[in-house]
Amino acid sequence: MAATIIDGKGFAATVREKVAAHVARLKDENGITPGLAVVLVGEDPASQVYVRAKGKQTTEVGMNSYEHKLEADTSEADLLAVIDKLNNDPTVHGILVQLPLPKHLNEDLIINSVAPAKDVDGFHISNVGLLGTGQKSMVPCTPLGCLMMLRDHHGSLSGLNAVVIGRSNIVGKPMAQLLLGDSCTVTIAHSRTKDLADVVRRADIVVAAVGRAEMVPGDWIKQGATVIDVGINRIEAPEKGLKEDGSVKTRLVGDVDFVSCSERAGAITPVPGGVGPMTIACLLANTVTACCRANGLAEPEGLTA
Ligand SMILES: Nc1nc(=O)c2c([nH]1)NC[C@@H]1CN(c3ccc(C(=O)N[C@@H](CCC(=O)O)C(=O)O)cc3)C=[N+]21
Repeated sequence: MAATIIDGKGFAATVREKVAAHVARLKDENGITPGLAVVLVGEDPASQVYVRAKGKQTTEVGMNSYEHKLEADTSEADLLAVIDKLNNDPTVHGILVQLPLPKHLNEDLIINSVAPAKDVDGFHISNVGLLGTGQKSMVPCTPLGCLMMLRDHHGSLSGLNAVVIGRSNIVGKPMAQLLLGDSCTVTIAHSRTKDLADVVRRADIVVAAVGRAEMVPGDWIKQGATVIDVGINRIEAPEKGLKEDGSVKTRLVGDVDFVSCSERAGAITPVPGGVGPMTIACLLANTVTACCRANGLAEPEGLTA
């Protein structure tokens, strides 16, 4: 049976509508406009695309967007000074430092210099610890988006076997914490996992977040399982022909082989149009949440973990 396609793009539009409604209320009733600051160091073309998309969607839901573009050779001290300024700016409720950072900058140090209450990425050690202990925190956007789609599809996740492939601080680890919080039995698998195929075959929920194009084949998927594909990999697509400069055209694929996995899965997220759009929608959701907390106001319903 062919899998239900989980429409992340459509879901994200619904999340953005809820965010926009809450932003409108904050303006009307409290005279507050939530603000999101995005800091980009260097000129990585993919990062520039994402930052532009974030800025556009931020203003579309009625929030203020502040972009800080810094030279690739910006010193650590200068970057810390920018973050310190944003930490102390009352019009800024959320701060995102686009990753990866150029190699001369200490990523951990930079992440932990963002005020935890404004850390809409949820990467600060304080938020990581709060999430791990089941306390109120800022939750990383990609795992939060995955959780929202899983809850929507399953209702309750209680007792389900979840296998997260990938152990990054950005996706794998926080995803596992969220699934555990919803009473799944959670396995974190990774490149050294023995018999990965057998581990994945036990899963009712598979979250693939390894960054390797189409590495999960359909025969690893239990009949009827839900597959969440976090991967965004650009691969060559010779069938599309050549670009004007003579190089081969490309296309986006996930970490799972969509065609074979969708033959076995009960539900699956596509790439593009799955997890990616939800990540940005959750960034906007986190910014409203941060704004409400900063002002001692009720948080929006259904937009937090
Ligand atoms: N501090 C930080 N926080 C992030 O959240 C963060 C980051 N750094 N660095 C880069 C990654 C990447 N990321 C994406 C968000 C949306 C799509 C997205 O919407 N993708 C579309 C396709 C876009 C396309 O066509 O290229 C889709 O999947 O449908 C992708 C990738 C957030 N990131």
